[in-house]
Amino acid sequence: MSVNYEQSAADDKFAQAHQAVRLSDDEGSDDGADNEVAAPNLLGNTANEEETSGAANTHVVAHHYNELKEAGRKERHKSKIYFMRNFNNWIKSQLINEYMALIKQQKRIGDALRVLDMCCGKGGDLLKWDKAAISHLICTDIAEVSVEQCKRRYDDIAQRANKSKFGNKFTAEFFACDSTMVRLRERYKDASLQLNLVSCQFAFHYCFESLVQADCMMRNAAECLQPGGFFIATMPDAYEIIRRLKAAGPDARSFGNDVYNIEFEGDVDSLPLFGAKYQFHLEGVVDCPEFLVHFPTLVKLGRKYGLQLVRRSTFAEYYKETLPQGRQLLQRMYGLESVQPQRCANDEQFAHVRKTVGTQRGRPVGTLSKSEWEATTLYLVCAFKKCKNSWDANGKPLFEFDD
Ligand SMILES: C[S@@+](CC[C@H](N)C(=O)[O-])C[C@H]1O[C@@H](n2cnc3c(N)ncnc32)[C@H](O)[C@@H]1O
Repeated sequence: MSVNYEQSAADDKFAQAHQAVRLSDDEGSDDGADNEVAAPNLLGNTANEEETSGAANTHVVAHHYNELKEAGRKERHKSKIYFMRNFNNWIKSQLINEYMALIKQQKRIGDALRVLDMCCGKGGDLLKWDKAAISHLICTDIAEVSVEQCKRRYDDIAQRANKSKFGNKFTAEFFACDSTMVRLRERYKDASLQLNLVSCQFAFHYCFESLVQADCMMRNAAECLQPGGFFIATMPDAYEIIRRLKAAGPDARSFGNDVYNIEFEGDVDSLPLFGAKYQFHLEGVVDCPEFLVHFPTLVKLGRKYGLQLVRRSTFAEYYKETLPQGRQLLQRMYGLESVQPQRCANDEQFAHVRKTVGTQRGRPVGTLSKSEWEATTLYLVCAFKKCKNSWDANGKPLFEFDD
């Protein structure tokens, strides 16, 4: 079975394609398609779990991130993607702030605010959680080295907060595990814990290697969320990836620029729903296999676990939409490069500055290089709301979606 990842046709094709993949218990009786994939058993992983789950690449991904050295401040400044990384960080801040604000509207002062940072990496979002004044954080990632580093960063933040009268003190727990294979709640200090927000930044696409993994990861995102809580994520936009692949030429298997590259191995004319693998390279920070996320399938998986899609915006759209409230933060985070238009005269990376500035010649403009903009606009943000549920006579949840 292959799937059309082109945006215009994707939803129609999905209807056809997903009949072969059973995503929820109540769809099983449809037509009994021969090639139906069985609903996964996610309660326990057997010794040969990788064979049964199709998770052949998780070791490669874990190894890549474990080996990744964190560059010093000087090196980071010299990087070709210094501003883009800051820009991406700003996008994450905007997303976290938007949904934390919605959660806080439902709460009283002093109520607990609990967050899961799934695939937390080295703790790049710890300061964001600190600023959001949460009360408890769970951090998990497949790369043990990253989790250790994340914990050390948290210890530093907690130590500073202890010394300061105004510092926010939040508790935290850390563990390394594969969120596509392990039921996370069984690893929490308190398995009955209710979360207000689950965040998975630049990582959810790894679970689209197989249905079993995607199902497990989505359940991890959803099952401990309180009704009214949110799951927020950033991930590559498969529609945009396929659009660029097609634009690269009829036989093209790869595309990119001097900061990123995407290369497909298999037949790009018959990409599967899960396991649509490509090699992603991003200047100095990523070089490992990733998987296309078929968005209608993501939405469907979310609904299986009571998550209703409330936002899907490309980075370009989200930037435009949230810039009015986020301009100062963007400046403070150095999310754009300050460029003098007259200095761009012969620089193709900033040709867009010459075009857009018009009459304001001479004033510096905040922007990204063409290559950085092309790389960052490969991504999208999305948010899901956890719905209320009741139970049927068989103990199955009945979710009350708003739509
Ligand atoms: C691009 S990094 C993003 C890290 C962090 N969320 C951030 O925004 O800075 C992707 C992270 O996903 C983690 N990851 C990949 N596959 C995973 C899996 N199956 N389970 C848990 N973590 C995974 C990697 O180890 C890596 O830390």
